Amino acid sequence: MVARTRDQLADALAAADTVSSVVMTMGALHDGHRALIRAARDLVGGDGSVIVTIFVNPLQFGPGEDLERYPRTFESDLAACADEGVDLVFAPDDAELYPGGQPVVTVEPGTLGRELEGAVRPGHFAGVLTVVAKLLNLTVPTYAVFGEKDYQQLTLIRRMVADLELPYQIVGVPTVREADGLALSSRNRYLSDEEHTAALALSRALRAGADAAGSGPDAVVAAAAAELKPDAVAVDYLELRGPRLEPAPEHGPARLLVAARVGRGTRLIDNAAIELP
Ligand SMILES: Nc1ncnc2c1ncn2[C@@H]1O[C@H](COP(=O)(O)OP(=O)(O)OP(=O)(O)O)[C@@H](O)[C@H]1O
Ligand SMILES: CC(C)(CO)[C@@H](O)C(=O)[O-]
Ligand code: BAL
Repeated sequence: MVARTRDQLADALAAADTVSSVVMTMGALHDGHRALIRAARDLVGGDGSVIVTIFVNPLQFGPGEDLERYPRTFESDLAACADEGVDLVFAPDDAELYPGGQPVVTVEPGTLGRELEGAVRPGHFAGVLTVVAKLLNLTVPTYAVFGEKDYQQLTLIRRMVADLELPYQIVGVPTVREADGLALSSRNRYLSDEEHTAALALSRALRAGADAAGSGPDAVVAAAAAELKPDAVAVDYLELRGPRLEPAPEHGPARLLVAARVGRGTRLIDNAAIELP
């Protein structure tokens, strides 16, 4: 069942009246999204409802980014949702979700919202958190499932839900990768074969960083940096942080995050858990 308007969504939710989980996407669904949908199903069981939202949110794109070019594959997305047994797809257009145009009140993501991705994409996380808050309040799920591939996004969504007392449980799902290590991403379809090969430097860097964990935090970053050759990728950032993206600890769990531009300007992000002994 597909709801295009908030009224259709409200009717479908009233008819279902059961525990539900939501997976929010911008469409162009791939196996990473399918892993989220399966996790969403596991959380609610066969009698619960899995809702997928498909919406390319203009508020999170900056000037000069790929909003117009972003892949839109609605019919095959619906087929993937049907294949995964999704109960309800909510796919509003811009006017339905932002009836007054640009919203006046938005969610301010704080300091972390201006770091890492936020430093390269000013305003991005205000756009993400605002649409996530709206979609949570429209779909009123028990669970909302997000991918660790967008680790800073997941961290900020957890922060928003805690700080604003939003009554939803946020669940993270590990990154799904190609056999060669590349993290699945809708933007991978921008890559030529040659660029795909160059993009493998990101996951290689993360593995090299993890392998160097025994030698301490500086060694992790140095080992990862050595894999990111400037002739293959243009690095926006490579940083080791704590698990909630606080400054990196000397010991214990940490997260290594990388963002880089590949070829004709395709921006990719990736990250990995690092255990510092
Ligand atoms: N490889 C992946 N493994 C696990 N989750 C993923 C993966 N790729 C995307 N997701 C998750 O799917 C959800 C929707 O993401 P989105 O539709 O932006 O897909 P995407 O592939 O990340 O696209 P983009 O190329 O825009 O980054 C997010 O929670 C995101 O973290
Ligand atoms: C969470 C999200 C669907 C909000 O537009 C988007 O940022 C994404 O696809 O990760
Ligand atoms: N996957 C995060 C959405 C974005 O890049 O805008």
